[in-house]
Amino acid sequence: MTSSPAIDLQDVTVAYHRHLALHGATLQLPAGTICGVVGMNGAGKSTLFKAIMGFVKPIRGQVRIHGLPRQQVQRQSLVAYVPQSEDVDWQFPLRVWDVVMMGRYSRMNWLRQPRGSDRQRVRESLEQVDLWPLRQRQIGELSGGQKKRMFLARAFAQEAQVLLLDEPFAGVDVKTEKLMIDLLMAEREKGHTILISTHDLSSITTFCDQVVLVNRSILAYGRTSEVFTPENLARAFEGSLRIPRRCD
Ligand SMILES: Nc1ncnc2c1ncn2[C@@H]1O[C@H](COP(=O)(O)OP(=O)(O)OP(=O)(O)O)[C@@H](O)[C@H]1O
Repeated sequence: MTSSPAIDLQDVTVAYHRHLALHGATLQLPAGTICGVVGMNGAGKSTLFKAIMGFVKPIRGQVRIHGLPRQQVQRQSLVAYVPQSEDVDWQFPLRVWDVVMMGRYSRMNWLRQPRGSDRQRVRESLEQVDLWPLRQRQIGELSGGQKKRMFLARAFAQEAQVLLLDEPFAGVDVKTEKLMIDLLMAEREKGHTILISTHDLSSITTFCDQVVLVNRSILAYGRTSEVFTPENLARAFEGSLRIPRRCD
């Protein structure tokens, strides 16, 4: 990979029809970090992720991943996305195996015929998240925590450089959360970059090296010890948050 920032946003502005969801977002994150994305409901966290994924087209500004523009990032499948559970049609007739295999699509020909190496990588990814025994299950038959782990396995199968996780710990028990955090820390060791949006502020200081505070724009970003302060949190939550006594 290049020496450019893993994630580089310059003045990114996104609107849905006439509604401005994210305004002038500028951000650089180094590779090999875990970064918490924090803000109120509707602050623009998912929109930030969608802009990085190329799911929404900014009306202004640019996004680069490891110095590369959107088309190249998508061609090389550099970014993986773990969506919020509500964004998925769980009745769709897909097995866990099929979803995780989707992480390999960018490496297949147009017929999408998996090779032995694709099947092997899918197996390893399912084993990593402890879902190998459930590989034949229809996706709607999984529990909340199993659904999150399935998408994490898809991201691992994709071998992406950047992982975006939208509320991965919502509705997940403590044991599953710990398993997921351990797996994400292992990804960081490989030099991969992980962005996690979360409402659980107490966990941020335990595993996030960096924090991004969002309130319709990027209010602050950088090292957790410098950015995750009561003053910044008060700005991000417009005073509606009960501030913990110590944040570092
Ligand atoms: N597809 C859409 N069409 C119109 N407006 C949208 C759309 N998606 C999001 N918005 C609006 O854009 C703003 C930012 O939404 P976004 O989902 O990015 O916030 P969020 O910080 O992820 O919120 P939450 O924590 O509730 O998931 C909100 O005002 C939301 O209502």
